[in-house]
Amino acid sequence: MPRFAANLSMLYPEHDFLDRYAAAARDGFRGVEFLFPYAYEPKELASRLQDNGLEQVLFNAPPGNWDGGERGTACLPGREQEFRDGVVQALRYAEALECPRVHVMAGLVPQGRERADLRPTYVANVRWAAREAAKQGVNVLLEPINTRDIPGFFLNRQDHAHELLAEIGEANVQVQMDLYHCQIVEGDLAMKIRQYLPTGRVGHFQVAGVPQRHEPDVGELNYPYLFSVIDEVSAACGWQGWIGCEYRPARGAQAGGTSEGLGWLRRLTPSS
Ligand SMILES: O=C(O)[C@@H](O)C(=O)CO
Ligand SMILES: [Mg+2]
Repeated sequence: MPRFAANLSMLYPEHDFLDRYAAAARDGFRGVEFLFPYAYEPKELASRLQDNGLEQVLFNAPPGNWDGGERGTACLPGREQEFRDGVVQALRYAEALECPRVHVMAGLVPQGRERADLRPTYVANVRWAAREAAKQGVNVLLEPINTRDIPGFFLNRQDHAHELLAEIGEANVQVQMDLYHCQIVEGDLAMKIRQYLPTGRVGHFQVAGVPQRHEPDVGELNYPYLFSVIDEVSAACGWQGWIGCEYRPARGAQAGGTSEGLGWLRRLTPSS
């Protein structure tokens, strides 16, 4: 069975952020991920990891003005310096947290611009990020995101991401294959896992139930089957990554709500 990481931005909303590490460890997780660490000092986060025997498997580079609606700067002409400064900051955290993956969000297509016009900026920015990240053995991840959750997002499809990877041409750039987004935009998930996982260009998976982004056993997807496909393909191609549990627990911030909702995981990994 693949290794599962708790996404601390979404799981355990019943706890303060820093207490979510301990909650995840109590539930048997060995890895954690989250969106943005920048409100905290790297040392503080590193000690939470260490105290709870957890690995940091992924986090995001700064996304621009998130509260103002921005969702990344990689595709935005004129924002290159800010993009680079964000990558440098992210790599400083990656070093402190010993995290091997950083996701750089693509950004929204500005009003009146064509997606194709933004491609050169995106490719040049991600190439720059990849070369910086390679100096410390970090992989840069690109995530296609559905346009219902983030209307106007630059990168929506797996084939677009893999095409961009080829153009960027850096070995340490990979796709963050979020099966929740992929189902909403494209479907045909098992075949897409079989198509892309053996290429070595999938760096990370994320999961959530569709359509409400609750637990994986709530909604239209048959995750036990999809995990068995990931297992089968991984065994053949040697993939050893993580699956991020990036969902909003159906019980929201109710005490114990996240843990109670982990029955799907306990059924898959009875020893955890
Ligand atoms: O799928 C998501 O929403 C996240 O993985 C992310 O990084 C951007 O919000
Ligand atoms: Mg995701």
